[in-house]
Amino acid sequence: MPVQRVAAVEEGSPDAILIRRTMAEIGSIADKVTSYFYALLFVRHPELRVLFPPAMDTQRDRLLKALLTAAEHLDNTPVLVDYLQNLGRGHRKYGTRTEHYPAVGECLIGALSRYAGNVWDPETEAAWVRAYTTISQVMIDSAAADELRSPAWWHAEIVTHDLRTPDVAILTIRPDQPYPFLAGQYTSVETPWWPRVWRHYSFASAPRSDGLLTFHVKAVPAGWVSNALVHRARPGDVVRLGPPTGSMTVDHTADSGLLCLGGGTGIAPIKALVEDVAEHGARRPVEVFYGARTGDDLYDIHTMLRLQQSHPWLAVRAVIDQQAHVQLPDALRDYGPWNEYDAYLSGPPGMIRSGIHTLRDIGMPSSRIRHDAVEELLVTGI
Ligand SMILES: NC(=O)C1=CN([C@@H]2O[C@H](COP(=O)(O)OP(=O)(O)OC[C@H]3O[C@@H](n4cnc5c(N)ncnc54)[C@H](O)[C@@H]3O)[C@@H](O)[C@H]2O)C=CC1
Repeated sequence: MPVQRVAAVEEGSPDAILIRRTMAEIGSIADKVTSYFYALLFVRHPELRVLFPPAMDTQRDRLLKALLTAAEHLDNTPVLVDYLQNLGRGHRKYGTRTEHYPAVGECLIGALSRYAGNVWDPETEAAWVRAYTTISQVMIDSAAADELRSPAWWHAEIVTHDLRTPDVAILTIRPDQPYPFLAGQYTSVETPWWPRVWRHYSFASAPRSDGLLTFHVKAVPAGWVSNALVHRARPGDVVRLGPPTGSMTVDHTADSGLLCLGGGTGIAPIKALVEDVAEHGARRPVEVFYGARTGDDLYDIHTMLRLQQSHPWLAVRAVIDQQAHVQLPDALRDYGPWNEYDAYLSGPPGMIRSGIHTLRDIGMPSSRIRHDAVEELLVTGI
């Protein structure tokens, strides 16, 4: 039987198609494009260099990831606007100002036109100019609106530093001004030892009446910020915090149960969610699966078991890897049914991916599965 050839149809608006073509063209040489972009930016606008960390390794990846996300969602306006508004707010802590945006746009287009030469033409350039103008305007507007209600960053003093394992510490810190956030969210932290290097950490407690915040930090190999926070930071040291962000939060108008998976330090926001449910009158079932490589790595199991003792609606189960024979998400299959639950996944990117896969496999719709963006997690805690 003859094989029928069907021409691939590119979907989306004309601008989205042109932008995706550029992205496909540069996909394999993304590193070169980003290096060239920053070289152009710092040669043409040397005054912008101080906004970036002294070593640019992870920063380089971030730009391209932000662009890819924006390009990917060009036709999905609500998702794009939400993402860019967060990005605009988050950029205030770097000292980004309105007049910096055109400089970045001009260098971005300079780098793309050089490396996407095969597909670059006047229409493609016009599509990028339109997209960048929209992207930057949303970011500028959201930063301006945020300026009226919040500081660009907060100073926060370390109050307690509790080393739970050789490489995990629980830190309690006191912000210098009120810090409103929701359980399940995360923030960015800069230490005094690595200026302008920011890393994400989830809040490990629901908002407290004393205004203190807690974080669980694991020192990871080559992780400047995490090693400084675990091995160097002491009570009295002062860090900087960016604004809270993230949407892994509880809808208190619903009464569905919460199915929570916390892998390693990923238990931190899960603990915050449990406290949040405890504080909001209506009792709903919460099932926590807490995964770790070994029993010793379950550094916060006692807190979780204490919570279980005080709350009859809460069940906590520890899942030890047994040298990778058991994967945390597999444990879900032995319990359930989960039809009346929303899932909350927090942990390493591999766990989140396999958790989503298992949940979809047992019939949970994507709309009921919550987790932080895996791209963000790739630079979490490093
Ligand atoms: N909001 C969030 O999602 C948060 C994420 N994290 C992330 O959690 C991670 C914690 O690191 P560690 O404590 O070293 O965790 P880890 O690498 O020791 O993993 C913890 C547990 O997660 C499960 N797991 C890991 N990889 C898996 C995979 N591919 N498939 C299925 N299950 C898997 C296993 O049960 C493992 O014992 C970091 O990557 C950190 O960035 C930490 C805090 C909050």
